[in-house]
Amino acid sequence: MKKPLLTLFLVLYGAFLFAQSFTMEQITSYPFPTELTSAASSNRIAWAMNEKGLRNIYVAEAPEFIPRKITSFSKDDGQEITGIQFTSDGNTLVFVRGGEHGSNWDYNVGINPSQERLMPKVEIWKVAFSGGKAELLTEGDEPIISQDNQTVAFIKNRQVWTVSLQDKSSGQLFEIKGSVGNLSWSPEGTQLLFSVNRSTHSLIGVYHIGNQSVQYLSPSFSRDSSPKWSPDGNYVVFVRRPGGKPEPMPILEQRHSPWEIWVADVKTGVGKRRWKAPETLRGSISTTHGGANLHWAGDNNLVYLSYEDGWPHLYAMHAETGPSRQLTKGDFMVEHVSLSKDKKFLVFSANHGPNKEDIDRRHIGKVDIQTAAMEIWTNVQDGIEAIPVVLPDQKFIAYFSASPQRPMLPTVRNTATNEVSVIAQNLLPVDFPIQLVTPKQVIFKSPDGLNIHAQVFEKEGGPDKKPAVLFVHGGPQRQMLLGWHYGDYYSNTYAINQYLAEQGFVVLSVNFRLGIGYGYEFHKPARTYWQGAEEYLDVKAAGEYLAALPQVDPKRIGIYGGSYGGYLTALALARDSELFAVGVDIHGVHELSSRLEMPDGYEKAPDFEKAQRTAYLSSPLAYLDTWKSPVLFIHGDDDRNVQVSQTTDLIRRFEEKKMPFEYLMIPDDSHHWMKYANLVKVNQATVDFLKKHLQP
Ligand SMILES: CSCC[C@H](NC=O)C(=O)N[C@@H](C)C(=O)O
Repeated sequence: MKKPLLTLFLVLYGAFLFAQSFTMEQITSYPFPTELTSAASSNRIAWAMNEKGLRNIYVAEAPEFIPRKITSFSKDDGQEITGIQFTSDGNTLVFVRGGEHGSNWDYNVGINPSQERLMPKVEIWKVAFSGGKAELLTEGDEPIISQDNQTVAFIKNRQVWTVSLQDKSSGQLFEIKGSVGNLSWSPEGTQLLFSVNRSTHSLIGVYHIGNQSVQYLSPSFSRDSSPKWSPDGNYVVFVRRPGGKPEPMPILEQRHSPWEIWVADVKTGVGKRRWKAPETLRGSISTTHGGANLHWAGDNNLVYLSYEDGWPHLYAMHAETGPSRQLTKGDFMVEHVSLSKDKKFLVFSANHGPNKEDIDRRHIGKVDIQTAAMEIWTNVQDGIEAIPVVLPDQKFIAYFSASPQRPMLPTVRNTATNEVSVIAQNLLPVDFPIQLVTPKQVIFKSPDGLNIHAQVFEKEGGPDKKPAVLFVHGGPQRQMLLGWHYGDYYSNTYAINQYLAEQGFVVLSVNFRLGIGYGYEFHKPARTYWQGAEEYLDVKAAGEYLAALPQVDPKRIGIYGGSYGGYLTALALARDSELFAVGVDIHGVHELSSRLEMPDGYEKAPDFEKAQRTAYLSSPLAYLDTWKSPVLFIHGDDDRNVQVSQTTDLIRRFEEKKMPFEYLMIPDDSHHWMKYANLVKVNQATVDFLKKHLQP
């Protein structure tokens, strides 16, 4: 082909590639799986699938694992499915429909984003594995099925109730003061283990079905939690933390958060301390997924997760005596821990693998409790795998897998043959875009010397100078990855970032300090949030990283984020409008001082006044006079993670200062856009506002 013709072809092909296009709704339309569980006695799995707001239960079974939908909820009504579990014979599933279980408060209160005439309730349902009509059992939450498949114990109005799986008759099992949770039947089914929160302290109790009596295990003035039965049902292991309110300590100093592991004899009710965490900052109880991840494993081993060596790792010790043994080791985090059916090994997610970039991915790991022999499996070169469960035939491990192009889907690995089956790929909409960019790992230094990981999304080609958008995640204990995310909130923001890249933006997603996956000191740094907001250093450094890229127009850099990311978006626009030209603040936090309001006469911490000043200076409210960039505020008014008042009050100040802003109020929806139509509306408003001001 002659040179001019070749040049013309390449220019046209480049323009074609750059012009590839899909809508925000198309990239949002992926099905999202949650609540993966397996039966105890047959190689059956079940999960909840959210298909454009229609949430249903799917099942699959060895050896083919062909997906089958067994419920038929057909409205985008915001009613989530949680708590999926099989009866012990694997023939029936029980599940919860309704509520907002990702909330910080009122998680088991009905939610109504579709404005149904009557407020939807939180309800417990059953459905046959073989399919057929799902049946409502009762109003309630946190169900646990008895081993004889006859009875479901559950929580209603913070108390314990039961319902018959046969005739649906139900009643309150017993009544005690406080808020009850953590239900589990004893191995032989004659006792029900629970925890009860009484605000200043919490207790572990056992209800004896036979004589209808309540027994407390080692009652104290502490906060006891996470109870687990021994396999023989004679003992219970639990976590003990201090109760009550301490003497006011310096607010701006970090300190150890103590915790212990106790074992109680159910016959006598007497407990003994089995282990005390090292009294170091790293020895504090982990706040990563599952906390202590306490399990009673085989050979009378207790297993737990601790941050004590600087990374969230698994440990084991004999239930009665002897030292604890570290099972997983290395500069990586263990997350989403699950015990095998024979209680001899654990499976988990880990940001660890054969490639150095795996620190910004997840892969499935297995560790033998007796020998500590560990292996890490990876699917495909740049794949992401998370949230594993072991099937009864323990060669099958089920989990969720994704890639930079494909969203999360249920997957089963046969560990004997290493055959991997991705399930339900047919549920991806036919017009779901597959030509997505592969995010690139970048690492830059914060002004105080931290290595900050980030992902850059950029489509090849296009003009010499492109606009850019910085995405700031929430949590903040989160980690954005080099592919579709295992969490629904961040799977959605990954979709937004892909759309923005396709529209011609250079997108950077910054993993600022306070995030997980990079060790204890990165996850728990000093002087952050209302104690100094030093995590903002990483956000500003990310903006400056973008501005320094040769292909970025430094005058056209936007920022967006939700929740904690909304807080940092507001802080960026307030403090650095000359760097961030526009922003979208989604259910952000803006006022940080009220947590330090104390009535006169109350004991105050020695650094109380300094802490109050620090909290004010850490909040966007302190910098409204320098907030010049356009902003879009978005908040749902049934938000149960960040009070909607955080946005209504900031908007009131904007109005009184006659500062320009745009807003989108989503009535009756929460922090997680339970109604798909609202999710699409928020996504579209976000990208339209950024495009309007940055002109890609
Ligand atoms: C500390 S402000 C609350 C932020 C909020 N955290 C939990 O509710 C948040 O960021 N929520 C989402 C986005 C998340 O947990 O990732």
